Amino acid sequence: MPDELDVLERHPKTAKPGEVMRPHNLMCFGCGAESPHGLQLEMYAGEGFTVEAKMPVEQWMEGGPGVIHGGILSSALDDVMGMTPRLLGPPGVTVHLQVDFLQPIPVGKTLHLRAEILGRQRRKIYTEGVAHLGDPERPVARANGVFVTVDVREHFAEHVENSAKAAEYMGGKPQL
Ligand SMILES: CCCCCCCCCC(=O)SCCNC(=O)CCNC(=O)[C@H](O)C(C)(C)COP(=O)(O)OP(=O)(O)OC[C@H]1O[C@@H](n2cnc3c(N)ncnc32)[C@H](O)[C@@H]1OP(=O)(O)O
Repeated sequence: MPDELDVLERHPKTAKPGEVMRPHNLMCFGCGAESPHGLQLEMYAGEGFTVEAKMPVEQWMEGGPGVIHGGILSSALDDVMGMTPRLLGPPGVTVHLQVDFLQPIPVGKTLHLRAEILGRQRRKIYTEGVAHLGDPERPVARANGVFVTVDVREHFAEHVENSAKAAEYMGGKPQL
């Protein structure tokens, strides 16, 4: 993370601590409520510059026998960290993601996910994510992610018609 950082300020219209945050997109693999094969994470704004979510670790998420697949865990961390830019204003997309897998995560448990903004420099937002199974003192994974803010209408202009919900976005009710 660079030394020279911008001052962080919560956007006046972002969710207040304890409130549910709007999904990135209804079809988002991480948080989209209409993504049929997605994680369907419900995210809550926390205090300061934090976002939290809980995810039941289900059978279909298995990687090694009886434990979560690392890619599913990475996706969940990516998506929770990827919600933090919204606390400041425009959304951001991942440009860098690093995950440390600390402990196997059993199927049947509930994963607690928490992301926090560490700093911002221009469009770059530096974040960390932590996952635990109920005891915050015993993390099972840690992550760092860098997100770059984008103008969603420009950034997704060429791709939105590929979305299963394109008609809705094109019809003037964008969830981007
Ligand atoms: C509705 C919102 C949707 C949000 C969905 C979130 C879902 C969850 C998160 C995701 O999974 S997002 C999906 C995966 N990510 C992508 O598809 C992003 C692909 N990358 C891009 O499209 C472009 O790289 C991007 C638009 C982000 C940036 O290109 P630009 O031409 O606009 O900007 P530029 O390349 O000048 O980079 C802006 C700053 O970011 C920095 N940067 C770019 N890539 C970087 C990198 N990999 N690591 C660190 N910094 C990086 C870059 O150095 C620069 O820093 P400075 O301000 O200091 O000049």
